[in-house]
Amino acid sequence: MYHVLVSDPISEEGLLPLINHDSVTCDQMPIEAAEQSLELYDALLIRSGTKVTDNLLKKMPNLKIIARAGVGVDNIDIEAATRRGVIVINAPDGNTISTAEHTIAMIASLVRNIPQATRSVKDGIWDRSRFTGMELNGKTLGIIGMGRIGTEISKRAKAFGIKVNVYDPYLTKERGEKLGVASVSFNDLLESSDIITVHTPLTKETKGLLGFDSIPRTKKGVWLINCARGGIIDEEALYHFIKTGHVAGAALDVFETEPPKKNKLLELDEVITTPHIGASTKEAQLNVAAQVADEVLDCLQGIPIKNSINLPTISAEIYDKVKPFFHLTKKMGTILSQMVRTPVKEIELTYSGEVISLETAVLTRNLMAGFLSARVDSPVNEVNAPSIASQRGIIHGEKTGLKADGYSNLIQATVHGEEETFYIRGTNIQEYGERIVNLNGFDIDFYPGGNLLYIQHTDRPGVIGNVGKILGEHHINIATMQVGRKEIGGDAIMILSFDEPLDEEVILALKEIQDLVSVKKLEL
Ligand SMILES: NC(=O)C1=CN([C@@H]2O[C@H](COP(=O)(O)OP(=O)(O)OC[C@H]3O[C@@H](n4cnc5c(N)ncnc54)[C@H](O)[C@@H]3O)[C@@H](O)[C@H]2O)C=CC1
Ligand SMILES: O=C(O)CCC(=O)C(=O)O
Repeated sequence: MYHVLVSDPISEEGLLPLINHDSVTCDQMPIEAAEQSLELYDALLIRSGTKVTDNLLKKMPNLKIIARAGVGVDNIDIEAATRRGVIVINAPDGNTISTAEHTIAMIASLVRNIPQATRSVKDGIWDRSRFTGMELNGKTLGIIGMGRIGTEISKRAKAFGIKVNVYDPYLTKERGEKLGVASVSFNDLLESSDIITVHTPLTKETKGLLGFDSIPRTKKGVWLINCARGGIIDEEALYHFIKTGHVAGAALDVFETEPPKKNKLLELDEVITTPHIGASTKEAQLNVAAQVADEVLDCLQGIPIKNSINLPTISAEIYDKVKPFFHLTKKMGTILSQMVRTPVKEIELTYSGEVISLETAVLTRNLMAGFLSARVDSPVNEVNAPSIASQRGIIHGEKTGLKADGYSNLIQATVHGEEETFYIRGTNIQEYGERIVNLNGFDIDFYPGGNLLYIQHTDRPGVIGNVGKILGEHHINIATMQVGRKEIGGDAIMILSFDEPLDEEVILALKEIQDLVSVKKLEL
């Protein structure tokens, strides 16, 4: 049974696939209320209310995934989650339209004094001259950050007859042209805009982007909007420039501290606010909840994540193609770790056949996780495998170009140790499944699962018979058996599978057989 904690209000309708799933118990309560049982949870679903710190993660050793039902992940310590092997996902586009519409509503409300006028009428004051506004038609809107939300705002702004200038250092010229917006420098945007709205994430680069340095370079009477993250517009500077009359007014959905405490901006008539509700529509909340519910279910069931913050992203189309190799690579890593017991310097993956056109980085991470799991005592998965490998001085790389040996796909993983080099080859054959087809030069063909035994021996008459005899004496039934050799009378290997795990006593008895070089149980 998987335990899921939903610690912020998230649309229950959107979460239904998770709540109703047979293998899931879903608790909906704030983190503080779950304090006594935090170690239970496999998944944590949040909005912006829950702060996921390293300290919280320490109390949740079983956690596999943090799902942010929304876009911004600045309330999550991503570095700590990655180090601890916890996948972080968000719902990148479920609330785009709602946030864009809210921003447009804030702009229109701000320049027409709608909140102030509403209050005045409700207070019994009918004063029409106090609320003379500004027409949007023909004005210039500067959008900082032309991602999903910025793009939707630009489309809606054009319907008002607004000219749109954008500043986004990561926007290509072609994309800007396609979107029909003028891509300008930061300085040009500041100097040319009547209204400036920010739609970037909060990063080191964007913190205080509109502040004491930049606001003086804007037009006198500029209007500023922040429906992205508190801190992108410096609150101290904003207060100052509204007071001096340089900034005509501001619309804020977000604050440096939420809820805002003793914030001087709230005393100003020129500032209109909402309590971080850009994404608060029924539609957006249903979208983001449904998006993360599906991904969390996939993750708990071992299906690769399509949309992660700390893993390579895979499109749905690529995901379906990568899926058959996901378990294969994990098992190849697990087998390798049991075959090579000496210090390892490098793991090299070579992909050939159709698999080379896929997102192989996720497969490499997966193999690394399988390999490292047996060597470290903390959980290793595809999220933290590269960082754990580098902490241990193990480098890893990928290349293509191995001959596929008649298979449609072939993956080889080679471990370069201080004392030895060992390689394994695996493939996935349609309607036949995962197969290991070579172990360090020995052609073989077995399914990497169940209770397996690896025996290396000399190719001599009677060896296989002796193995069968010892197993028979211990009342052990052989389910399948595969042999492989390089030349007649030379080195050879056997892979046997059993219905039950073998006792250590049987392994010791087998080791007594003459001509056996190595006997290893493979645990998968
Ligand atoms: N108020 C609310 O309820 C909501 C707020 N948001 C906030 O809105 C932000 C934007 O969301 P999306 O458009 O979905 O994200 P996005 O990732 O699609 O777009 C962000 C854009 O910012 C640009 N950017 C990054 N650094 C920049 C810089 N230094 N200068 C200029 N541009 C820069 C990126 O190139 C990208 O195009 C989110 O990070 C989130 O914090 C998102 C949803 C709801
Ligand atoms: O309603 C929420 O959870 C906040 C939305 C938000 O800020 C985001 O998605 O980044």
